[in-house]
Amino acid sequence: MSLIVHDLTVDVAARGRRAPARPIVRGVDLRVDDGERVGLVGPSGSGKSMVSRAILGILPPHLTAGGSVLLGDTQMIGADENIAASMRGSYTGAVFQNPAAALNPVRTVGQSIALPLRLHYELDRDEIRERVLRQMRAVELPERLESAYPHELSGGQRQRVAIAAALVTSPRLIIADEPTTALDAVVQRRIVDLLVSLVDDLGSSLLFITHDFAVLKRATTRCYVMEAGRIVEEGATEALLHDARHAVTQSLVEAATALSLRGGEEA
Ligand SMILES: Nc1ncnc2c1ncn2[C@@H]1O[C@H](COP(=O)(O)OP(=O)(O)OP(=O)(O)O)[C@@H](O)[C@H]1O
Repeated sequence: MSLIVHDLTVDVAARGRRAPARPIVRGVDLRVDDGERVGLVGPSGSGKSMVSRAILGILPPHLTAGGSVLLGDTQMIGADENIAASMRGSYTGAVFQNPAAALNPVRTVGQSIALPLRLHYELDRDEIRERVLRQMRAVELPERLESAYPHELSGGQRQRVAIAAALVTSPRLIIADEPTTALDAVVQRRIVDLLVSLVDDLGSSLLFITHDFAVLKRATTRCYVMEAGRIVEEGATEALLHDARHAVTQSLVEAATALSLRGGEEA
């Protein structure tokens, strides 16, 4: 499913005269075509997460979005909450940074993966269990973990559960917001490669948000670079890695190269 973002703004709402409205995201244009894997990269605080939340219609209550976000044919900005929720449930899947926080501690692995199916589809128990087990195999989680709780899992396993839950409804667009930041380098690479192969198997689109160009190189073909709430550069990921024009892009590429050199790996 295509995503077309045009002139997106996010503001902190004014709170009286002493706290006027404060802009966080300004005039963001980006698109992800059907089946395309695109990156959104930028330093900490540049506004990446606010863009992803505005796309999904899940901004914190005191923030407001303007402009246009088209998910397929559906306008998400200003959409009725029922429509936005149904788009989120049926057509998009989201994987966020901290799976320990994203997973409900009192839900088992099986229950967490089953939840989107229970909420958005009318399936019987056996069908749900079959889909859950199939999804666990897809993310390489052993079946015995179906009844485990998040605190019994490693960080990598938790992120596999989060990916399984995000992809169990076969969403047409997956938004991954720093999904591997909390993981060590080897686990990080495995999770990124897994996510990419699952997205490609589904034929879905991916918007991958990160500050790390080494990750973008594995996951995306094209990316947008953000600084201070605006897009400052865009292009093919490989081209940006070798010929970045903007200082922010150059420093993110250098940081990724330095990190990977320290780890003895190619960026
Ligand atoms: N709930 C909030 N209320 C007000 N301002 C916020 C809120 N969340 C984030 N901000 C501000 O919005 C700006 C963009 O934050 P955002 O989280 O989108 O950045 P980011 O690029 O995703 O950073 P990181 O890589 O560290 O996650 C920052 O200046 C931040 O302080």
